[in-house]
Order: sequence, then structure tokens, then C-alpha cells
Amino acid sequence: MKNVSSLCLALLASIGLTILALFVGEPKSMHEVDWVDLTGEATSSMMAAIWLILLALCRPRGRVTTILLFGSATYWLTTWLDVLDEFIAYPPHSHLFTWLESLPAPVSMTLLTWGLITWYREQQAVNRQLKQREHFHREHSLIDPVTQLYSLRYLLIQLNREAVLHDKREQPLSLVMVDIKGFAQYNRAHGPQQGDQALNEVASALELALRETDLACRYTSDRFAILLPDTPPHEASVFCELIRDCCNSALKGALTVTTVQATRMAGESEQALFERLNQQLAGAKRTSSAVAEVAL
Ligand SMILES: Nc1nc2c(ncn2[C@@H]2O[C@H](COP(=O)(O)OP(=O)(O)OP(=O)(O)O)[C@@H](O)[C@H]2O)c(=O)[nH]1
Repeated sequence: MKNVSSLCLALLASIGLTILALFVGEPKSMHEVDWVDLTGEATSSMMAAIWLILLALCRPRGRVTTILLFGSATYWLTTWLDVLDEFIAYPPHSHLFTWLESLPAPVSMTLLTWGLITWYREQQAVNRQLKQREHFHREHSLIDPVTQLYSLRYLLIQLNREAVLHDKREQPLSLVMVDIKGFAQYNRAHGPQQGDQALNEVASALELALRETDLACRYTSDRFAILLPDTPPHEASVFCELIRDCCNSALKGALTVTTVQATRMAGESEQALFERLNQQLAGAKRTSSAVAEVAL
């Protein structure tokens, strides 16, 4: 059990104080006991004991917990002395128990206040850390870990922005899609590390071929998408061929890519645009397989 030593210490202190009280004072007779007072003080003491146990059980070890445990243990001991006071009469010349009942109370309150302030500061630091971690995660989920290109999520954010400009200012907006042919088989034959290397070669080729305003992202496993803002269809078509040649020469004949391009129509949704590109890609792959079969 966490913080069990603090609980044992508090219990030992209460036993010690009880023995000392019995040693110094005289037990009161039953008719001297003020039962209303006793009920109030016993309830306070019980609640203080529950706070102490809960703190010991719930809090992890550390500076804040130590301060809070000391504070609440001291508070519980003062309430315990109040309960004892109901059963034991101290001699008028002995001030020890008067002091013990009065002095630790402000000390315990000061400790508890200090502990709560430190707890608040600790929580603020934890919140800051969590925020930073969440920000880091959000930033990095926009980057594909294998190719270091942007992820599809980032491309969609940018596509949304560009689509607004496209609709408002009638600036043409095109997209190119690149797909590596037979990548699954290449992966099986050469292993995933070689597969990763091929993906990185395509990514580097894309980065070299891109203009400053273009944006390449990893669309899915062996598929890449390139956003070409302010690019009309005929320019996109030239760019599409250029990208295909760049990727093929980067892959040095080990693999080849299929590329297709589409220009966004006014008001066309991102989903419809990608659907059009994927259909074009499927058509292009079918044609190239048919050509390959004829060649064989
Ligand atoms: N090395 C590697 N392989 C991946 C990664 N992500 C997905 N893959 C693999 O890429 C392959 C993609 O398979 P397909 O979509 O069938 O692609 P393909 O074999 O090129 O098929 P076609 O595109 O129709 O020619 C699967 O075998 C995936 O396991 C990755 O990050 N690294």
C-alpha cells in the first residue's frame, strides 16, 4: 500500500498521545462527559481520519503528498486530542495538553494550505506537459513517418483551403496521383526494408520535381498525391509526365509508377475529386496491364 509508513506514524503518534494523556490526566466520570461536544468532536476526528487514509491511498509518493499527509495527520491528531479531552481531565497547572490542542491546529492548516497550493502548481505543470505532448502528437500525425512527406490529413486541410480560392477567384487547381506498380510483390520478394527504400526514393523524386507552391503527400501505402495550386489541365498534364519520368528514373528500373492527373471542377467536393482520380488510376493500370499482356 502506498504511503503506508505515514499512516503507521500517525497511528503511533495517536497511541503515544493517548498514553501520555492518561499518564498526565485523570479519567472523567461518565456524568462529566458532554455528549453533544463529544459527538461533534468524534465526527470531526473520524472525518479527518478518512481524509488522511484517502490521501495516503490515492496520492502517488512525492513532495506534495508528504506535505498534505503531514498537514492532515497533524489535523487528525488535534481532533483526536479534542476527543480525549472529553474523557480525561488534565490538572490545572499542566499546560502541555492545552498547548497540544491549540498549537498544532494552525500548523496543520498552514501545511494543508501549502500542500494544496503546491498541488495546484504541480497540476498546472502536468497540464502544460499534456498540452505540449498533444501538440507534438498533432504536429507529427501530419507527417508520414516512413517517407517524411505530409500525410493525407494535411493534404486534405490544404486542399480545403485551396478549394475556397479556386471557387472564389477561379484559380485552377489540379492534383496528380502516383501509384507504384507491383509494390506488394516487390515487398514480398525483397522485404519491407527494401520496400520502404523504394517509397523513400519516390518521395525524394517528388520533392525534387515539385515547385514551391506544390504539395506532395503519402496518400496510402504505395500511392502518393500531389496538390498543384493555380495549375490548369494542360500544365498538370505536362507535370504528370514529368513526375512519372522523375519517379521511374529514381527507382532505376526496379519498379515503375503510374501517374494520373485531374483538375478540380468548380464546387467539386474533395471526395468526388479523389474518386475521379482513383477511377482514372484504375483505368490507367488496366490499360498498362493490357499493353503488357499484348507485349508478352
Ligand atoms: N515496405 C512497406 N510496405 C508497405 C507500407 N505500407 C503498405 N505497404 C505494403 O504495400 C503493399 C501495397 O499493395 P497494393 O495496394 O496491392 O499495391 P500493388 O502491389 O502495387 O498493386 P497495384 O498498385 O495494383 O500494382 C501491401 O503489400 C502493403 O503491405 C510501408 O510503409 N512500407
